[in-house]
Amino acid sequence: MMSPHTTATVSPRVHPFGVRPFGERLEEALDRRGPLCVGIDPHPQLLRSWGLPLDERGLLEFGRRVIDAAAGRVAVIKPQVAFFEQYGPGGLESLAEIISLARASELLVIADAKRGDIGTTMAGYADAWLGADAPWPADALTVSPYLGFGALQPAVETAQARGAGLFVLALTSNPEGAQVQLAETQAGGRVAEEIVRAAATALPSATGALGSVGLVVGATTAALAAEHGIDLTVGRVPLLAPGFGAQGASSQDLRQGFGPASRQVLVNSSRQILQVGPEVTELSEAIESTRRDLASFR
Ligand SMILES: O=c1ccn([C@@H]2O[C@H](COP(=O)(O)O)[C@@H](O)[C@H]2O)c(=O)[nH]1
Repeated sequence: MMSPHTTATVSPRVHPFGVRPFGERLEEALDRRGPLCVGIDPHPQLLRSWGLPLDERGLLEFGRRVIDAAAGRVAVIKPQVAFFEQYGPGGLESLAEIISLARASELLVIADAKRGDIGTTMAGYADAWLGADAPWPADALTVSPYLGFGALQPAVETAQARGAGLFVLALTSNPEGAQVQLAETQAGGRVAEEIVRAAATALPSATGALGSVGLVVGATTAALAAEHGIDLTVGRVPLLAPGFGAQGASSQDLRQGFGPASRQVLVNSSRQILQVGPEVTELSEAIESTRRDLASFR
């Protein structure tokens, strides 16, 4: 059997961002490695329980171990930017290093920063995470459409130019999200429905692969889409699903919640895997066991 660290079958990336659209690269990686995305969320209590210092060195070592365990096993990792930002410039330097280690291990990187603003400010955020000289060069960025979906256009343009992706908050995994996301629009639909439709046409694939502007739809909240008549299959956009594991959603919830959209889903798990650290062997086992749990999902 091939070692999980064997990467010979992975297509080489000819450009740091790939010249191919994010959606195509993601689909290929999901077909090869399955739908699990491992979150890099160095909560202070996890750093303590791993015996690591609560500083940039601790963050870097944390990320390094998760990458060692995830490389060759999953398609994507998702660092949670807040847990790096809280340590100031040193924390963000560690994040840059972790992104570079992940990319060298052929892991796609989604920076979970939930950025959202207007005009040139939005362009600045997009440049920071997806631009040609980005200090944190991720493959994709989570963004908030609550200043209006159209306000994300500068980020859509950067993503298109760079072969990168966006994940737009649509039905987030937290119960409070419904207050805004399921509010009725002037047209009589739901806010989330308009976001889903806008994402479908933002950067569709020319080849029938996944689009490059995806959505965040929680594993805990996916069922709300069907309940409110929101079709998640429209445009074949990738669906990033946090909420699996530590927030309570199971693989059965994923199957029931996403239904016909299941093949578009990338399932994030952070704490449920990270809590078994600090040993790379144990993290690897937790990743393998989660992959088995998700095997029948995709
Ligand atoms: O709707 C959302 C959007 C993002 N998240 C983020 O995903 C992870 C989930 O971590 P777990 O430990 O697996 O619960 C975390 O970084 C959140 O900020 C989300 O949970 N829900």
